[in-house]
Amino acid sequence: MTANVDWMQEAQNIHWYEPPTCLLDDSRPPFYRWYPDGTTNACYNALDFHVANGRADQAALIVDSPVTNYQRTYSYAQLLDAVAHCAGAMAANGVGMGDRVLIYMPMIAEAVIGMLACARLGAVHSVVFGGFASNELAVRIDDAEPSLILSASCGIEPSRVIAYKPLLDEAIDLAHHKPDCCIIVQRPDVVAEMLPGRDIAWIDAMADSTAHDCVPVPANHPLYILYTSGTTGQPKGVVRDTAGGIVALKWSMQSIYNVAPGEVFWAASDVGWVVGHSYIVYGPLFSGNTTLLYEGKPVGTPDAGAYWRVIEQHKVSVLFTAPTAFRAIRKEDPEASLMGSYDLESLRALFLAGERCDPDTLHWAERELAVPVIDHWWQTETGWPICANCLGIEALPVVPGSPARAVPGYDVTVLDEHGEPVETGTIGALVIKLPLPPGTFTTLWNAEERYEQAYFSRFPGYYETGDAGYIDESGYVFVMARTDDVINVAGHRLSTGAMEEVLAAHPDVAECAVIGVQDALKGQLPLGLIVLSDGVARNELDILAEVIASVRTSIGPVAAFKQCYVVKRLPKTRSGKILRATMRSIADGQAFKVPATIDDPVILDEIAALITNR
Ligand SMILES: CCC(=O)SCCNC(=O)CCNC(=O)[C@H](O)C(C)(C)COP(=O)(O)OP(=O)(O)OC[C@H]1O[C@@H](n2cnc3c(N)ncnc32)[C@H](O)[C@@H]1OP(=O)(O)O
Repeated sequence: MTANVDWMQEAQNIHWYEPPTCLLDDSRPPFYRWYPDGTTNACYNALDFHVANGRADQAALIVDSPVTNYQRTYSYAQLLDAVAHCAGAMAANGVGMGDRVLIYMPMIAEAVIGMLACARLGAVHSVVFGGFASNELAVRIDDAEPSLILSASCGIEPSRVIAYKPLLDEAIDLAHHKPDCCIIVQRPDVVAEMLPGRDIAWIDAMADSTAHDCVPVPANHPLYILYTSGTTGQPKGVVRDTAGGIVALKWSMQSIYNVAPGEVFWAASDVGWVVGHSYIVYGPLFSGNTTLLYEGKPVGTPDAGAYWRVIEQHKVSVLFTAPTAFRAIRKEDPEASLMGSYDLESLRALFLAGERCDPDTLHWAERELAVPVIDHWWQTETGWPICANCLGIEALPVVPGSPARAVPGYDVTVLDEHGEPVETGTIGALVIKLPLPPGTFTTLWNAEERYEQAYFSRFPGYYETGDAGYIDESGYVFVMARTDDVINVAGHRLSTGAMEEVLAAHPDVAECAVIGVQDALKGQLPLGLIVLSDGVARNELDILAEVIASVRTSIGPVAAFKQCYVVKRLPKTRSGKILRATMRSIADGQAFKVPATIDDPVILDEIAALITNR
């Protein structure tokens, strides 16, 4: 049992057109509906509400782009104006309530403006991370069926400029569904070719647009679809509803992150991830904070002092990032010598999430920053933290390796494989008793059955997180590993199943497996093993280069798929199941038991000879 929140009371802190009279419709589990009879609008709560309540001149959004040497601050009034005109332009191009708008953009202001403009119209945005390639984009286009796509001519990585428009054009060619219109931001670095009749330059679309008002939407109207990796190549379209998200995110800004309205909150992530949705865009704006959109990296833009420069310059109160960013900084500047050149007095806390936080990184950050460093745990599906040290309620002792206790509203427990609660300290499946709190996912887009089957069927009455772990006698939760084939590479959740599908499609590959192996910088990296078809006499190195290139072009550079080996055969049980967990232990140099059901134990020696000390 865990502490709870009076969610009806919290609902009074947001703007409603029609306040709800009912807190929760639980008539069709697991399809719970919070505030079912209320009417609201997320954009109103993010912008108009604050302009109407004295924050018109306060900074809402700071854009800081070291890769283009560009900075701009939008006040709440300026951001509202830009969003209202963008909504007007979208409406003029046929977008209305319930229509989907896909956003494939780098970290530029127009990404945030586009998301909020969708919310203003009651259109449903689906942001796709820029590090995904055309094929992944095409899968999402076919699932969400957007009438409009917002994109840009290019994204800028420290080492190269990535032309986005050819990737978008290829994705639209690959997809069965075709959008009616694409609005493209032309960035100075690359001028995109436009398709007459379909593509419009952002600047032209906005030039003659009229400001559009907020459209009141039912509380459970979908605010967005955000695709996340599952066990297969078909990603899951997590659906977030409107009112629950507003109430929960607003509550979390003060209760978890302990930031007051007016303070600067910086989530150093990407708008394409849930952190970007919840804590670059919506949470800070619902709460009247200043949010920061950073188009840069922790290192290399220009050096490992980049984060300290941003904190000093914009007076950041709370920073949220993934542990991998701190590992990258530490690798480059182990003594944090660059920190001494900056005044970090404004910083009160660092929050880390997106992957397991190793105690070494936590201690390094604590020592160098001298502020509380809070590891917390949540998922795309939940949209906001499941476990955290809620600094706005009561700061608990930090226990390295644990994201602390369940956040009020989440009843987290551990079950064994039969669905029975385990003893304190025993590892099992981490699950959350239903109903999940407001702001968590309400379904999967176009896939109600998959929603029920993937998350609620194994442990009836609970949400299965897909993570395994334990809870200690103080109620601290320890998240240890995934229970499925999802891996976490530099805080990016990726499907090994999707990578296997790409390898298996190569004409010379008979069988394959992809496993996640430990990596000191990125946490995990994918490692592929392929068995060649009988009679293939081509050079193995050529084949390996081809499969590595196909993962990059099919899934994207973000997969970081760079290690692959040709093996004679794969280890399997007698029933034909590939022993991925055993191979993972071998690769990580961990002790493992040879499964009793193994077909031929000698295969493990063959694999070990290849992948240990790689
Ligand atoms: C709590 C709920 C959640 O879990 S939400 C998810 C939270 N996760 C995060 O916020 C992600 C944290 N990680 C990061 O921000 C980055 O990995 C950091 C630490 C900044 C390092 O970035 P980077 O050096 O680019 O490495 P990477 O592994 O991310 O990138 C691998 C290759 O992909 C590329 N890439 C990356 N982003 C883009 C993009 N937007 N558009 C196009 N390409 C992109 C990188 O350039 C890199 O390419 P290459 O292989 O080096 O050529």
